[in-house]
Amino acid sequence: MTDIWSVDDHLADVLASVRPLEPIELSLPEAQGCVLVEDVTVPAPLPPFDNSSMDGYAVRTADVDGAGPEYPAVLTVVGDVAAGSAEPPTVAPGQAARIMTGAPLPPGAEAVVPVEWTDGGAGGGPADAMTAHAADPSGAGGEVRVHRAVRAGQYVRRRGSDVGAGTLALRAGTVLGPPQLGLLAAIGRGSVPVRPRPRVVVMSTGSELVPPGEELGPGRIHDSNSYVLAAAARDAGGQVYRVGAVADDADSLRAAVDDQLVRADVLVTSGGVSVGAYDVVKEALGGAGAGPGEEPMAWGGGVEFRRLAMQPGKPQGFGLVGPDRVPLLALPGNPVSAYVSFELFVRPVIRALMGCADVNRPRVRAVVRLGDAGPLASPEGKRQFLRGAYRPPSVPGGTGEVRPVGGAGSHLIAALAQADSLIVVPESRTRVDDGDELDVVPLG
Ligand SMILES: Nc1nc2c(c(=O)[nH]1)N[C@H]1C(S)=C(S)[C@@H](COP(=O)(O)OP(=O)(O)OC[C@H]3O[C@@H](n4cnc5c(N)ncnc54)[C@H](O)[C@@H]3O)O[C@H]1N2
Ligand code: MOO
Repeated sequence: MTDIWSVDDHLADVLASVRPLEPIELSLPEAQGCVLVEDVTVPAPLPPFDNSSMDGYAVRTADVDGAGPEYPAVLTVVGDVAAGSAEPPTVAPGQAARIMTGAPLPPGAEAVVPVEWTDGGAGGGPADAMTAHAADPSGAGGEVRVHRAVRAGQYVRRRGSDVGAGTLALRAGTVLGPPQLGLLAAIGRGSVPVRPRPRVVVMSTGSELVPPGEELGPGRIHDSNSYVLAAAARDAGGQVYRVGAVADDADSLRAAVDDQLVRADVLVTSGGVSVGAYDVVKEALGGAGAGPGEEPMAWGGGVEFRRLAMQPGKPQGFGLVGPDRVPLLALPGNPVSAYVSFELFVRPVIRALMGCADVNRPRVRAVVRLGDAGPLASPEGKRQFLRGAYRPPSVPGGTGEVRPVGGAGSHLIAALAQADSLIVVPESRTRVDDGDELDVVPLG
């Protein structure tokens, strides 16, 4: 295959064979980050009953009308209403009940006076706080002096004032973040139908690779790609299984892929996709490595290896493997190439499996700042992805700025760790000058 694919055509081709995963019912903690597949309506009003927004005294407003520091209203305290109280005492004329934040407003009461507007029952000046229940387990009694009047409904959170019964709480398609999970819990939903997190198997290849934490021998390097890709996949919403480095041997690689298929919704490999004599991903998965009498594509459609008009990330493999036709993306081994390829192709696949409406990261326009460096060269006919440090606009609606970090080399791991964005240099550009405006992809 000598055709050169554009970035957009390759992405479109990959996404064309990815379908969202079947929905399942998941408990709220498990559903975090997942996409809801059904509208959820509120079954009962929230709050479910009128309750106090302050620690204080539940009163009848007529009893505290005209009250002031000089002439406090003196009320008989009939008891405590704690949060969770099932049978609060009735407040009759001339009476008050000591009430806690979130406790139901007792029958007869119309408003709450914060404890700071009273003597707290101690007979002195304004109280700072209530006497702790532990210090006086019998609860409140005696009298309270109220120094200020309250309107009906003051410091009362009305039943249904947050959301009424029958209201749409969350629309199908919502990604369940912390506040959405909080709402579901508040309305009593313990589980929801969502598309599950895709199971992403990440595998690096290369006989030179040694796990971090182990001593390097001559010619060996530490495996960093499987850590970057696993972290990026988790960040994208996947449930990740990181497989350590597999040696440059076609049989070992096929066996490793075969082993992993059972727990994969998508499989990602790094390395071995170029034109070298030891580039075994291509050999093992492309069908070229099948022995005599073997089906070259015994795992399904096989993996097709392509060259893309991009830098970094030129060599890419993609196919559907195994009886379940699991999408497999074979990324180039150079660390920057692997990460950029993940961002451009694997992340959208994970988001598509999750059922997200928009699978691509948002882009912004930014002015390139080169400082003292001269113009940058960009390869003709290739979309280049430079690593950048992005500064958002200082005024709303303005244009941000971006500074390239490190050079174009796809082995520059240290510079990548300083970057927070990708600068997109279009295929038509062969140079970038200071002050040029380009697309930037923030990697948040
Ligand atoms: N004659 C040509 N050589 C190369 C071409 C080409 O067109 N003609 N393309 C180059 C480009 S572009 C890329 S990108 C790489 C892709 O190579 P592979 O995908 O086959 O990757 P490897 O050869 O296995 O490794 C490349 C490089 O990256 C290091 N590496 C690999 N895996 C890891 C890992 N898990 N952690 C850290 N570093 C890793 C590896 O040691 C190599 O240095 O091919 C070019 N060559
Ligand atoms: O295209 Mo390669 O992916 O430069 O490093």
